[in-house]
Amino acid sequence: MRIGLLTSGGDCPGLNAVIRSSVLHGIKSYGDEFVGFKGGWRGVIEGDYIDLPRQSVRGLSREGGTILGTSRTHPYNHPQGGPENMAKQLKRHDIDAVIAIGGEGTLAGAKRLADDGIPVVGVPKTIDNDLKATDYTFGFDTAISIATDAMDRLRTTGESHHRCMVAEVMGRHVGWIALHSGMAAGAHAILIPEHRISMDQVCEWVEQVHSRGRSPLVVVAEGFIPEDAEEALAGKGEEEDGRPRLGGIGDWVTRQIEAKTGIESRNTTLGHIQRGGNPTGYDRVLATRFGIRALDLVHERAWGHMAALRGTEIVKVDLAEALDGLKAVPAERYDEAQILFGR
Ligand SMILES: Nc1ncnc2c1ncn2[C@@H]1O[C@H](COP(=O)(O)OP(=O)(O)O)[C@@H](O)[C@H]1O
Ligand SMILES: O=P(O)(O)OC[C@H]1O[C@](O)(COP(=O)(O)O)[C@@H](O)[C@@H]1O
Ligand SMILES: [Mg+2]
Repeated sequence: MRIGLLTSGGDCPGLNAVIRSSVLHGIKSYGDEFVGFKGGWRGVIEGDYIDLPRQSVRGLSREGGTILGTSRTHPYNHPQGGPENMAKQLKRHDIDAVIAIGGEGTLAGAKRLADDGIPVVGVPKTIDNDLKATDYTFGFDTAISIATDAMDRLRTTGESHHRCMVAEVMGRHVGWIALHSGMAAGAHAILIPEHRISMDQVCEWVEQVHSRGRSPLVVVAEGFIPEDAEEALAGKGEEEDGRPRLGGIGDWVTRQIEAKTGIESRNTTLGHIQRGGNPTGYDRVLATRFGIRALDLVHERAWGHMAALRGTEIVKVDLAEALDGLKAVPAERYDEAQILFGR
């Protein structure tokens, strides 16, 4: 078969490892040929792609980013979008199937296209770990390791000055990155989108920690909404599609802590550092296994399905399952973390 790969949505360490393993498995096991669409769905719509021979994926599993580039092009709303044009482009370039690697937005597009007759399978990716149908997505472990390292560093400088240190991490709708990196770094408070909490409570934890001679570390997810606020802080404008650009909650929390407790405080926003650089060993393995399974799905002609992790197995799931709401942090997981907050 001749198969096209694409990466779409926010990038994430491990995308290249998926590309590599699909290509190697296809060439070695089935005699397939590969192309890579450039810039997500845009590449399919415009017939813009590169050939992916075996040597093009050499050494790729350790490289961050995506060699294909990514975009947030909408497969239907683009002027030349829609399944008829895509089917024509695939036919013109003799491409039999598409492997779409993306998050819930990209996979929603893939599902709709599969329902409209486009031969497409999915691979789930997101550093936020918010996709329901899979236990983990690659990129998450790398983000945790980067954030944990950053917080370890914040703690040594914080302790030296006896300051309260705040770290703002990614997590638009869910707090998995905040929960895991905060727990790993021994945070004294973790603030996540799923759990409303008052600044009075946060300040109580901060004061307890400060008064026993430690430097408090507060981890806040970008999508955290304080108890008396209406929505997440989005002080950085909007995306093309009108989606608000989140950010600023770390600064806001820091100013509140300083004003309410008088403890000198500093914010650090980790931002895209969490998404850059080489994937961890765990993410390389997960991404590699997803790529292999996705290629098998193509040969099973399992259009509208994706690879997913369940326990230690890589399984096939319907894209509809992946799109059935986000995987939020359960209340029990937050209660468990909360045992370690404050005093
Ligand atoms: N329901 C949908 N149907 C088709 N395309 C969609 C849908 N939702 C989102 N998209 C497209 O997918 C792109 C990628 O989604 P986004 O949420 O930004 O990234 P991710 O795929 O990482 O979740 C969006 O910018 C949009 O163009
Ligand atoms: O700066 P960008 O690329 O718009 O992305 C910001 C968003 O991407 C993420 O890192 C991951 O989101 P996706 O999984 O939807 O790609 C979010 O945590 C963050 O809100
Ligand atoms: Mg998304």
